[in-house]
Amino acid sequence: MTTNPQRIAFVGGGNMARSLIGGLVRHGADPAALAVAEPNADLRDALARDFGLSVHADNGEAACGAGVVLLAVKPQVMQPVCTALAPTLAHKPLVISIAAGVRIDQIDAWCGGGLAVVRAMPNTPALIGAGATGLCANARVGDAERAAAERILGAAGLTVWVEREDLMDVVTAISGSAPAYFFLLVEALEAAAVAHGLPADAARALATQTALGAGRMLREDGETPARLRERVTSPNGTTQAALDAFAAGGFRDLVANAVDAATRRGRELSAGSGG
Ligand SMILES: NC(=O)C1=CN([C@@H]2O[C@H](COP(=O)(O)OP(=O)(O)OC[C@H]3O[C@@H](n4cnc5c(N)ncnc54)[C@H](OP(=O)(O)O)[C@@H]3O)[C@@H](O)[C@H]2O)C=CC1
Ligand SMILES: O=C(O)[C@@H]1CCC=N1
Repeated sequence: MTTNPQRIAFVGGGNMARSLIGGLVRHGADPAALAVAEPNADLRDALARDFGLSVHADNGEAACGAGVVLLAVKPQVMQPVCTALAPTLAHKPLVISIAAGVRIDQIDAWCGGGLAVVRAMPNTPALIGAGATGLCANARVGDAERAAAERILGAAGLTVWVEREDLMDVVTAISGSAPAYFFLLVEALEAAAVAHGLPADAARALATQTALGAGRMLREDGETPARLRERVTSPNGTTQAALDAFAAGGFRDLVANAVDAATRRGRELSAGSGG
């Protein structure tokens, strides 16, 4: 078996793998250097059709000789997937896991040990190149492997290295899971406006564009979120009335509780996926 350091094999070809593959292809990666293993034939066919990469039903076949193996299966099946792959990983590729909760030492042990492992936590805006990914590495990951991980996840958006792995569960809570919180807020704004009589399409268009505008200001204006909020809030005006209602409902505590719950769930997933 010859190893091709440029070859990237995805194990699991679901939503996140598709987003990351799409990012790589958009950034000029050669589809001939990409492979994916996925049990679902329809997903395999769609990936082959959309990106022109090689698709496999067998994980070992996809990973064989790859310089990078990116694990994109659910945390609950990570242990059996890695254990079955271990013999194929004897050439010690860089292993990248995007699974929530699963620790680097677990991935390394299940994959046979002695591997350079990066734990990454992307999010679904990766699909449109607007993702945010936290990354954490073990000591075997050198500069070249860091650069490779950054190139792969960076093709989907922003990357941030986190040096303490125990912080990856809170990274998951505030970026991996967090698109859902913003979608929920837009859903709730739309429902509230509809209850006041605004047509649903107008409510959705206004709430969606407002979310986009607020997001762009957060990134482009250079001001803190608190200052941006203050600029909207006229003394004794409409915004103040809304913010008072949020405060009375315990908004900040509610958000803190949600982040705690997601962080805890991440820790449970590492226990539930085999130790
Ligand atoms: N969705 C998100 O927002 C994010 C998810 N993640 C992480 O990414 C990982 C994948 O999530 P996501 O893409 O949403 O999930 P999906 O279910 O869309 O993708 C996982 C894929 O893996 C396939 N699969 C199942 N068993 C195996 C196996 N033994 N070998 C190879 N492939 C297999 C599944 O096939 P089948 O459906 O047929 O079982 C499925 O297509 C998870 O670990 C999750 O924690 C990380 C960040 C964000
Ligand atoms: O909900 C989950 O468990 C996955 C990980 C982060 C986003 N989705």
